[in-house]
Amino acid sequence: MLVSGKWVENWQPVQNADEHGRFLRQVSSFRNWITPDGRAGPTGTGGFKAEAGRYRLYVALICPWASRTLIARKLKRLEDILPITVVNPTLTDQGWSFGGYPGADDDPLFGASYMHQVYTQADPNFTGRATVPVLWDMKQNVMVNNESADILRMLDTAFEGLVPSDLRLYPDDLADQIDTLNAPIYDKLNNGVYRAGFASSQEAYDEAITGIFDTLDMLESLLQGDYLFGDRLTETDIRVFVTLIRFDAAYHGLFKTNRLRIADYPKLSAYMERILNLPGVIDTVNMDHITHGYYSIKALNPLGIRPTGTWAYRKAAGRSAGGVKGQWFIVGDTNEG
Ligand SMILES: N[C@@H](CCC(=O)N[C@@H](CS)C(=O)NCC(=O)O)C(=O)O
Repeated sequence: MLVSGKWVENWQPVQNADEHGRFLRQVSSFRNWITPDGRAGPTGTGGFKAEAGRYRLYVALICPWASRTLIARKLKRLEDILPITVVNPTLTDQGWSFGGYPGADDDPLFGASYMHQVYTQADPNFTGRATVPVLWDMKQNVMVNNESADILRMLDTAFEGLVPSDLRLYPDDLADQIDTLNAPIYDKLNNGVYRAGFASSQEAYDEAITGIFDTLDMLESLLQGDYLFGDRLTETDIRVFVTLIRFDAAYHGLFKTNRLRIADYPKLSAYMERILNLPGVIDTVNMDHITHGYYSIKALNPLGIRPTGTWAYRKAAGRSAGGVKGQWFIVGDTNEG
């Protein structure tokens, strides 16, 4: 992590724990919002007007938080006006790095080797982990925001004047219900899998596992229509999807979330495939980055060996013979093909 702008090596996520061995996630520190007219958003300062080509999104394809923002960018059809830079899938001793791995990019703005160098461009005295996603303002050369929940929400409305869309991921009439459902999903599922994986006590692991499977059971019974709120896709579905799509391939093995697989939940499996088949979503799901990235987390898997089942899962995410023609589908964790 960075301490007063200097990189401190060999920090591992398991080191961020409370007295019971529970993994603690860092709170994001850049919280400005892009808005249609540049007025300040719910947090931070103003000055970030929606303009085509002005901003850049730094992401990791392994990362569920970054993937939320990537899916919103696709579904809101913002690809042409909001470019992205993809980091390599493995977290090095210096955090996220740029370039070299298939599907990853060099840093086009600073020629940085590591993401922490982008953070010190934003704040030469920054202290904290250099996380993704990062939303960068290429006009003022400052970091706008590094909190995916904010970015997901601002992409829903900020660029409406430039690229109008009928899709509302956070519609007014569902706002309260979305906020209410997001809270346990974040705590017990999205972050719950990390709390299981990075637990440093049996008690913390057991607690995380209970939360994860209680939440999956709850979602399985809640799902009546196509999406969690009936026939309308919302940001809550995106938040759930990014964890579901990584679950059987990575969390089940590496994070020991192995009581059940998503493949064992019929409604959740169908729901995950439904979202995977929305236009553009498949482009945000790179199973190679996901399995390679997670299974190279040294603290959990020192030798970086990838279980075979995850490869079959990766192939299954591609176009193949079964299912509905032209649709993406998940086969589950068979070792075939
Ligand atoms: N609250 C942040 C969390 C982002 C986050 O933790 N990202 C992870 C990757 S999935 C990261 O960049 N970790 C870098 C590190 O641990 O050094 C958000 O949702 O945007």
